[in-house]
Amino acid sequence: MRLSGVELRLISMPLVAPFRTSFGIETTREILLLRVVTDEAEGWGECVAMADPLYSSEYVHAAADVLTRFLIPALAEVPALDGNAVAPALARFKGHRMAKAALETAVLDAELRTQGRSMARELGAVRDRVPCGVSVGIMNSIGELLDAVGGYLDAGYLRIKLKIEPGWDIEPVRAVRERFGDDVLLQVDANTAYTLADARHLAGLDPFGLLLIEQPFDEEDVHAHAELARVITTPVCLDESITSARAAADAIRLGACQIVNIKPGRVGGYLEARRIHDVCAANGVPVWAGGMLETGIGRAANVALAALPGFTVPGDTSASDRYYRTDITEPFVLDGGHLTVPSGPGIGVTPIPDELAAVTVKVDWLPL
Ligand SMILES: CC(=O)N[C@@H](Cc1ccc2ccccc2c1)C(=O)O
Ligand SMILES: [Mg+2]
Repeated sequence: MRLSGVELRLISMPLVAPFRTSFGIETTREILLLRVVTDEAEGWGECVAMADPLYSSEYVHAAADVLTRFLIPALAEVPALDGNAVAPALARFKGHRMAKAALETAVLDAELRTQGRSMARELGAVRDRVPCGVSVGIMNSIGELLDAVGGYLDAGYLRIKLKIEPGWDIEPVRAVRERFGDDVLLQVDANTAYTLADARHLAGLDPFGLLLIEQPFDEEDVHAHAELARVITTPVCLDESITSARAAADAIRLGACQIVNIKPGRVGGYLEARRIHDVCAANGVPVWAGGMLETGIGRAANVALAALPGFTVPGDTSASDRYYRTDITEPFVLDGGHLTVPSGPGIGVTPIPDELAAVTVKVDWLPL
């Protein structure tokens, strides 16, 4: 394919409810979308970076800048552009994995649409629907939390994940167990809010039979997670720390994680995400698909990834209405706790022009 240009589109999506984590509270999701135009087809990619560098060092306007000044121009020089050619062409630029992931996904989407192949087929999906969990934010009271959890269980979600932070951890877990019983699949995500000094406190979660505790410590403190895994019985899962297949192999070898949350944006794209899946599968480490409050564009590709064989625990691929009243694509609707894997060419969805226009803040066209 030959690249004729890339559209960078900034959209602003109001959340159905504020979403609070240990690193802050979100009421609106600012998202950068890429539309790659080639001589054969167009492709879409969603950058999962937040507006502020709170989850990781990336943020929306930095992604737009690095794409505009470095990453997109680097693709103009690629003679035979396809999904596999993107990461090598961008490798000389350090970091910016979420920006790189959005660009690679858009090129891969265009290539697959040209070939009439689905992302699921390309990645090696073995299922046509995936079991879905839901991520529940930190709430103002235990009562409010229990109402939210009850609503999600009524909606059919097969797994509940609670955001935790110091001061909001054991009590909410205990309350959910007491109200909804021991059979509900339940896990927690600390988004790096604790340190090894909290290990004994975190062992207080062990009696509640959690599936996992996700990323309790700093992204770079892999050893501390291995230490923690030796003193608690709850399996340790990593998210922010797993930035590549190599990082996954190192963390597994160090005993720092028994489960991995895979997010294509965090690791530079769906092709690296598949490599992480393969490394984990080779080591008997279950994986699940994390979420970054994606629109249907990112959600479609995440659901395809979640259909790979090693994704054996429900992920955060929730329905569109978990976050948005109106999605910019046909909404993903929970059916018996599952989402259907898109089967059309490429990511299998495209934005609905009127919905996209309604949330668009800024559009830039970068000709090549
Ligand atoms: C679904 C879920 O819990 N996602 C991330 C955290 C997260 C939380 C809030 C966010 C707000 C805006 C953009 C990305 C965000 C990601 C996680 O697993 O750690
Ligand atoms: Mg997480």
